[in-house]
Amino acid sequence: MEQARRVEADVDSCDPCLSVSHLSLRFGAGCPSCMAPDAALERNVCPVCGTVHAVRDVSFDVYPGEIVGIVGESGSGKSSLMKCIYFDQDASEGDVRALPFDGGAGNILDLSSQHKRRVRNTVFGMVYQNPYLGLRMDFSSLSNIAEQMIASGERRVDAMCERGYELLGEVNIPARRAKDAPALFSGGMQQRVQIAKALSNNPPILLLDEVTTGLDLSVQASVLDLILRIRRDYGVGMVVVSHDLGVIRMLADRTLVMLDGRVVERGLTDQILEDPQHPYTQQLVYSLI
Ligand SMILES: Nc1ncnc2c1ncn2[C@@H]1O[C@H](COP(=O)(O)OP(=O)(O)OP(=O)(O)O)[C@@H](O)[C@H]1O
Repeated sequence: MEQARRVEADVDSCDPCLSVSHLSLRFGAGCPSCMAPDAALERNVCPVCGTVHAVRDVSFDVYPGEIVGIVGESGSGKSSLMKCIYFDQDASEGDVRALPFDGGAGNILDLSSQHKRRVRNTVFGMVYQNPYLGLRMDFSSLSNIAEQMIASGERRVDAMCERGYELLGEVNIPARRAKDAPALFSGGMQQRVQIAKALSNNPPILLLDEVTTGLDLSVQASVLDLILRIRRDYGVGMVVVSHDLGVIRMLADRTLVMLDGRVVERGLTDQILEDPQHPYTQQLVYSLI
């Protein structure tokens, strides 16, 4: 609750809870030919040295209670961008500020590994496309939530149990299944346990990477509803990555369109859907109709 109150205060101040500036990720050393800002690459690969420019100079802000969507085809760099923000991958360059950590005073990419752990455990909640990355499949669902709470300093077993049941209830996992391991659950239920785990520390910022991909349409709809309810009830800022513009249309207030590592278009989601400017965005929007 304390975190939620802090989020409300942040809305008032109108400062972004997350600011990403000039973030880049390369696989390879780069060369003079591909390091220039307007370098001609073959998609995202340097034709001279073979360096893969997975993320190129990406900047955006997320405000408390806002959902920012990142859409693009497979290989456009969406997951790499999320991995850099969540420290799963070291960015090549960039500056990321998190208001709830230090008032946005410093670049969190420069923190020590100990402080990065703290940011991961108290500022961010992460939900991966692959639940195997976010859950311990053979621990009970309650233990998964407790593990996350322990990581952020909680030690009271009663409090962890109570919070675990509360969160599992919120994501529609019945109490009688709380002690079951996620390995025994359907894909949709596993995603809901991941979301419950990600919420367990009241993170002010949620990162959601292709969370509905591979789910049946009806299950997808229930997860999307859940995400919207979380935004309404907790006021968290979210970054939602998807290759599916339909998902982004349902969720995002503002959208960035990525292609070959770059942001090729950005704006209010409605605006992008009604009047796409970039040929790639036009193709995405027309394929929705
Ligand atoms: N370890 C790596 N070494 C070299 N290239 C990589 C590595 N990891 C990712 N890439 C490349 O970086 C680019 C961006 O990949 P990324 O996974 O971020 O794309 P994406 O938009 O999330 O696509 P998908 O949804 O299919 O994962 C791709 O060209 C990918 O091949």
